[in-house]
Order: sequence, then structure tokens, then C-alpha cells
Amino acid sequence: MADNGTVKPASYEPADQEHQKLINQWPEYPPQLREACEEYGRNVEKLSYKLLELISMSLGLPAKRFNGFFKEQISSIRLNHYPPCPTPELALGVGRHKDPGALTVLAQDDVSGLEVKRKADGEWIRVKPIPDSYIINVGDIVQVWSNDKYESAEHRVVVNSERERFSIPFFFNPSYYTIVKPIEELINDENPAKYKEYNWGMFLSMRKNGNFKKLEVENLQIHHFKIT
Ligand SMILES: O=C(O)CCC(=O)C(=O)O
Ligand SMILES: [Fe+2]
Repeated sequence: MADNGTVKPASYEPADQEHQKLINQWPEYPPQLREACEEYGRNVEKLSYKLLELISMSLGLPAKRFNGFFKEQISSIRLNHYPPCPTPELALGVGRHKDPGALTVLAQDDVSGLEVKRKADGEWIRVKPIPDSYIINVGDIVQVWSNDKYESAEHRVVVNSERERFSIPFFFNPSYYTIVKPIEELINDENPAKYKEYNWGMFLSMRKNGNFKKLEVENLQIHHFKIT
């Protein structure tokens, strides 16, 4: 689900001037679903702005330093359902990836399945569900804006043979035309920019579908923009 009326380019071909309006399609039943999702979206968006402002302040920047990038945000909500799987060792709910946007606010139920890769040794660590709490993922964009002060963690979802699992991520994403690069105020001779700038909408469209596919080669990743 996206905000009704969210506008994106129809494709990311530079010559293509066409735009596409995102319209949510709602099932007839349950009839309350639409309102519940829209209300949830409005509130989780507010929370995301608060988190973003705290991150900005933690970097020594004005609280609203990043807000301008979200004027025509392309945030979205996904409702994930992972049915029980008879052979969980042969399948993944979601393959390993890093969230490409700014932040993800994730609600999960009491069935675990989310795993985060520990940087020190590459071990997959299970994220224990804590009732009435969210999991906040820093996305690639905050990693780049902060010039690596914050890091986007690699994660995946495993399934089990007994219980279905539900999760609801809110992807807080800036306007599609945002040029992402380390924030100027954080860059100086001692701390030079660690990333080349890139076009967020283009990055997203090149990444699309990659999360759910078994890829022979790695798809577009943020480290491809790293200045070495
Ligand atoms: O289901 C989950 O816990 C996480 C899903 C996820 O990582 C994603 O949709 O990006
Ligand atoms: Fe994710």
C-alpha cells in the first residue's frame, strides 16, 4: 500500500517522461481493512519522522535536516504472510537483503523468523519478537547520508513447519528524484565522502524484485557506490 496519489516515473529510462500514479486496490472483505491500513500508515509515518529527526540530531545536524527529501515520498506498507513450510531448511521467506530506503518500521507477530547478519562473524542471529514493539531497520539511504555513521544491516526471513507468520513493514522512502549522497556538513578533509551520489528512484527500480529471486550474480547494492 502506498499513499493514494503517490506519483512515480513509469520507468527510469531518462528519456521516458511518463508518470504513473499509484492507486491501492482494496479487497471487499474485510471491509475495515482499508481504513485500518490508512490510519496505521498515517501514524507509522509520524513515528518515522520522529525517528529521522532523532537520527539527524544524533549526527549533530538540525532535527529537520532530512525532512525536505520526503516532499513526494514514495513510502509504502507491505502485509507479509509466511505460511508454514514442510521443508523450512530448503526455503527462505525473504532472501538476504538490506532495505534500500531511509528507515523501515517493522511490526512482527510472536512467531520468530527474522534474522540479522552479525558483522563480526557473519552469523545469522534471530531477532526475538518482543510484544508491542517495533523493529527499526536503518536503510541504505541513512547509511549514505550519515557517511557510514549508521549502517544498514543485512537481514533475511526463515520459515518454519508449524506456524504461519505475519509481519508489516513500513518502508519510509524519500521522493523518487532524490539524489542520495553523504550530507555535506558531515564531510571534511578528515572525513571525506565514502559514497558517490546516486539517484534513489533509479536505484530502487534496478533493485526491484531482486529480494525475492535467487540470483546468480549480486544485484545492485549500496557498496557499488562506495568510493574506495
Ligand atoms: O518479515 C519480516 O520480518 C521482514 C521482511 C523484510 O525484511 C522486508 O520486507 O524487507
Ligand atoms: Fe527487509
